[in-house]
Amino acid sequence: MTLYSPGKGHLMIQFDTVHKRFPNGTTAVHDLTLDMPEGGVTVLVGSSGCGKTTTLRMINRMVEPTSGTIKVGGKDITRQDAAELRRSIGYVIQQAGLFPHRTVLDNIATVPLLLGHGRRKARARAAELLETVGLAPDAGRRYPHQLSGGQQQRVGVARALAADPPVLLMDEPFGAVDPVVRTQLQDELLRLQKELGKTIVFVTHDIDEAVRLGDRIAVFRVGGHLVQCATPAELLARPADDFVADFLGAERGLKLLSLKTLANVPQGPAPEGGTWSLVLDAADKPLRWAAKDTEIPVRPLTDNDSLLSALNESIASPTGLIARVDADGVLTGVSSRDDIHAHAGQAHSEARVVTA
Ligand SMILES: Nc1ncnc2c1ncn2[C@@H]1O[C@H](COP(=O)(O)OP(=O)(O)OP(=O)(O)O)[C@@H](O)[C@H]1O
Repeated sequence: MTLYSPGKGHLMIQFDTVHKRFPNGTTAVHDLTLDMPEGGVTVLVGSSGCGKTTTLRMINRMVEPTSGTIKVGGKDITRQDAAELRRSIGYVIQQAGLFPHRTVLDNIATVPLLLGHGRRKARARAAELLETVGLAPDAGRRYPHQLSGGQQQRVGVARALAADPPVLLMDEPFGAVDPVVRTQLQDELLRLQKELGKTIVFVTHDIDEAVRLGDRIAVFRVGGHLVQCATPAELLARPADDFVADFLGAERGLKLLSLKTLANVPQGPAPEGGTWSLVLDAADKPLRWAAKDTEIPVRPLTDNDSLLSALNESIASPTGLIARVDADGVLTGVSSRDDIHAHAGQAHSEARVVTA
């Protein structure tokens, strides 16, 4: 049983017993059967050399399988013209792979130009995409080396989106940037994906990135074996075997809490007359916890914040209470460490039961 129900109900990319053995005898992908639903993000994870990139590259026919069939949108890809197929599939790689001697705008306009759009139209589309990926218009006149690594990745994403392809393949796209920029790029991708609803196949080494971005996560092990494919919550609650459990890491219980929100945790009125009180501003927005001689900052949380953030805040809070606010930052109530704990436990048992 799966928690995932794809947006439009179609299986966009289907692997059926696909095998890839390179001429030197290396088996990169072993009898892979896997569906990647339309409009969802399927993340391929696993240690180095387990066949993730080969799997990805077989989708746009940069690598041909030794046996088995791959269908995109219900059609066997070997029956489609490779160049035409690639135009319907955007491809983003680590370090963006931009043309160094072309301006950013011309880099993004490459595919529209190839598709026969006039120069003006192609550049107008490129300028629009610059904005879509969160870059300032003047970035378009620069050359790739004049941008930061994170900005270059955004250009890479814009270029892949230029022909508005229904499918996007992303191979470690954020692997070469620092953790802060990486989180920003992940946020941007989630925002874009909400708007665009592409079918995305995303390769990463990073399990946190997979949990954050994936609607489904496929875990591979060396030899090109698929070990488990499940929603992040299913995977974290019920890893198929010790290999998957090890890959998810010792904190997989906490990672599961990062997927659950605070919305259903009960809240009550803020305490009055105790050692600590919650100080509000004139608009009822929480400012700090205050005792006789001490003040401690408060980080109020909304219903959309995760149970993990809530647990974290409740541990840091001198009262064990967290301050809850609405979308405008106005206090709605407080929740206790015990309530958060109880919900954390419930989230775990639900994840286990649903997938049983
Ligand atoms: N062209 C090739 N010829 C021979 N072997 C290859 C070729 N391309 C990849 N391989 C081998 O196939 C296996 C899978 O490689 P692949 O690049 O798909 O793994 P990966 O999971 O993407 O690894 P990484 O995370 O390190 O990028 C590896 O053993 C690799 O050395």
